[in-house]
Amino acid sequence: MRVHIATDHAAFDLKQYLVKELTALGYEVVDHGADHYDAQDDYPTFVIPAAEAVVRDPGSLGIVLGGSGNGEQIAANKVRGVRAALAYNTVMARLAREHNDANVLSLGGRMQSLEDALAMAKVFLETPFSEDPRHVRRLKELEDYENATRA
Ligand SMILES: O=C(CO)[C@H](O)[C@H](O)COP(=O)(O)O
Repeated sequence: MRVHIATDHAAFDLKQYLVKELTALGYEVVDHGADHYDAQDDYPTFVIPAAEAVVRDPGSLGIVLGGSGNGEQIAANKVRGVRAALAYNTVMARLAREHNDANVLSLGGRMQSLEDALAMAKVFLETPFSEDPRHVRRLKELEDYENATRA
């Protein structure tokens, strides 16, 4: 599976760690930056291209990173077709896939250890959408809203 990953400066070390670990696990990781540490960089620069790449690449998933993950989730969700979920434990990461069919995971690099972030990323990538009709119905309601209100 291809994984599109991006970060700002706040989770630069986490991004480098996840690229290495996920690649070792057999994922094809596409790194959308940042490619070096710059304390003045801005997360939309990197997160939006990664989110767009997920939508262009069916079957892929995305991971976006920042200090908290909040702004990165917001930025990713600006991209039509993206369902980005913020997680702070493995249950949240699992539910993002099972209930929400999230295609982008947002993590805060300042919020947990590298190892705990990897555990969340692995659960997210390994968990399928449940396809339960109630979740399908709710996602359809969101898609209908998006189609009705966006050009
Ligand atoms: O998490 C983030 C956005 O939600 C950013 O990574 C965070 O705001 C960056 O903070 P600073 O510029 O103070 O390093």
